[in-house]
Amino acid sequence: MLPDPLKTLKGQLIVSVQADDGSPLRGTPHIVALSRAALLGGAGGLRLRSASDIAAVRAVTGVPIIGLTKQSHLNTEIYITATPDEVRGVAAAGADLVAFDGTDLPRPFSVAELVRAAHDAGVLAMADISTLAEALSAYKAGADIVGTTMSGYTPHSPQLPAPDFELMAQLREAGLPFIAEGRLNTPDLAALAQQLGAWAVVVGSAITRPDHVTRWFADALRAEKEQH
Ligand SMILES: CC(=O)N[C@H](C=O)[C@@H](O)[C@H](O)[C@H](O)COP(=O)(O)O
Repeated sequence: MLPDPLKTLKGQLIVSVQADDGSPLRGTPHIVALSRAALLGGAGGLRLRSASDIAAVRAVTGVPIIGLTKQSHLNTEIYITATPDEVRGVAAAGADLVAFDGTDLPRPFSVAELVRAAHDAGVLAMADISTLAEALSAYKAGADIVGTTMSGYTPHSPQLPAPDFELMAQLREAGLPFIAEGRLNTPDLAALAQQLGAWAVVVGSAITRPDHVTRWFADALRAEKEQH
């Protein structure tokens, strides 16, 4: 059995509440409102970007929060929580788990260094990976859980329009616990991830990025028009 707060998250829907730069929903009051709406709908956990969003949402809920930062760094493609300082900032803001890039991309700090920073700050370490090999290394480096978050976002992982169910099956086969994340855009897809053994399931865009969801519908209508 994994440690608390992962125990609390078992079988739960975790809603990722993040707004992209340039989105009209980027702003802590919007993130708090979206988080409260997700909680009303039955979310058992939240995944949030930035210390200010985490602190503001922490003030209104006790559910487990997975926190991260997103920012670019010189000489690396890595943008999810890339440094021990960022790990500490997310932990201090009130997150229970810190999510960080756990891929093989060139990186300023090793996965082990980020894990250590999380544990020293008293929070759990979630490695966002894109392959089975990265998951194995992350567990070797001390990560408490891995997420399939980065599949499709590294050059060496399959570039799928759908969730990476193959990776989930591999993780299950290898006996590695995982949180399913990435393009789980319908309730059926989320349920399938759970069936494939996901410890918990993260859904973001389909719930909290109305601009993306609108684009899915608009594109479908345009494609239909072009065919007739
Ligand atoms: C790759 C990357 O940067 N993913 C980010 C990680 O925090 C978020 O932008 C995603 O929304 C999240 O992973 C949930 O995925 P989806 O929005 O597809 O349900």
